Amino acid sequence: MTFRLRAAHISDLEHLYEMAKLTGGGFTNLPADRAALTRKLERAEAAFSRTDDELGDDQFTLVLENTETGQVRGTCQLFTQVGQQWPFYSYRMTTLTQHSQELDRTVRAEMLSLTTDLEASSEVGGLFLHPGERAGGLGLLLARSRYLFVAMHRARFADRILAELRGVIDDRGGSPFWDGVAGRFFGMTFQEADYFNAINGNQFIADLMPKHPVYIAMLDEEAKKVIGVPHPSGRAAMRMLENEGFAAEGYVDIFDGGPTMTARTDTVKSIADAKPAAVSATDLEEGERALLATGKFDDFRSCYGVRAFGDDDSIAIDTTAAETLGVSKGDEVWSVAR
Ligand SMILES: NC(=[NH2+])NCCC[C@H](N)C(=O)O
Repeated sequence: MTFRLRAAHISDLEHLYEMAKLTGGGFTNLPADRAALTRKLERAEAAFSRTDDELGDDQFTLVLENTETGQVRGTCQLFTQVGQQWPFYSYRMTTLTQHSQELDRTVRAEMLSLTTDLEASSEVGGLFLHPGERAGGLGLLLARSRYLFVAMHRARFADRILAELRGVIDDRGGSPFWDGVAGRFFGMTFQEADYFNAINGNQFIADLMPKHPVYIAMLDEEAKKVIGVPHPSGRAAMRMLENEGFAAEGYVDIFDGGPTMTARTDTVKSIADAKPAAVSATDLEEGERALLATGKFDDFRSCYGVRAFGDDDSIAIDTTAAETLGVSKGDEVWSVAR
C-alpha cells in the first residue's frame, strides 16, 4: 500500500466530512459540518493558489491519499499566521510569589491569565488519521510532512510555530477544565462551545470569556488536575512534538486546558534538517529511510521512501517513491531522514 500527501481540494469535501464524523469531538479544526469544511477547503485553495513569498493569513489543508484506491485516509493543516482577523486566545500560567515578613513565609499562587501572546505565530493542527490506518507510521508521515511543507515554503511562515493539543475529555464528552473555568461563564457544555467555535469562529470568546486572571488554587480538583495535560489519545502527538523541539511553555487552551506547544520555526528538527537535492536516479534499492517531498503549493506531494546522496549532493530515491511523487531525473526533491 502506498500513501501520499497532497493539497486538499473542494472535491475532497465528502472525504473530510466522513473523517470528521470519526473524531469524537474536541477537534476544533475538523468539525463534522459540511459548510464549515467547505469554507476551510475554499480557504486552502486560495492559500495554495497564491504563490508569492508574502507572509499572510493562510490556511493550507493537506490530505493523505492511498495511491492505489484514491481513498483519503488522513488530513492535516497549517496556519501561516494566527490571530490576524480574530484574536488568538491562550491561557498563560503565571506565578505570583509573595512573602510575609511577620509570618516568615513565602507563598506562590499560580494563575491563569487570558492572553493573545501567541498571535502572529504559525500553527500546525487539524491532524487526523483514519482509525483503520493507525499502523505503518502514517501519523508521523502526516505530522512531519507539514514540516517539509514549511521548509519548502519558508517565507510563507512565521518565526514561531505552535501546536495545540486536545485536552482531557471524560467519557460523557465533557471537559473537567471547561466545567471548572470557562463553562461557568458561557452557559453551554464544552461540546456545544467547541462546536460553536469550530463553526462560527471565536468572537463569542471575546464577548464572554472572563477577563481577570483565575487563581488555580480556587479551582476544583478535577479542573486543576488536567491543566496542561493532553487527551490520552494525544500523548503520542505530544512526544512527537517534543522530539521535533517543541516545548510546553506554560500556555494552555482556554476551553479544555490542553497544552499549547511552541518552537522557533527554524529549530524544529524536521524543518532544520530538510534539504533539497536534484534527483540523480529513481531506482535505488537500498538506502536511508526518509520522508520525501516535491512540488510547490498546489503541486506539493510527499511520501515515505529511501534515499542516498551522491558526492555532488544529488539524491537517488526508490522507484515506488519516484512514482508516488511523480518525479524523474533532474527534478528537485526535499527530504529528511525517517
Ligand atoms: N478548544 C477550543 N475551542 N478553544 C478555544 C479556542 C482557542 C484558540 N486558541 C483560539 O483563540 O481560537
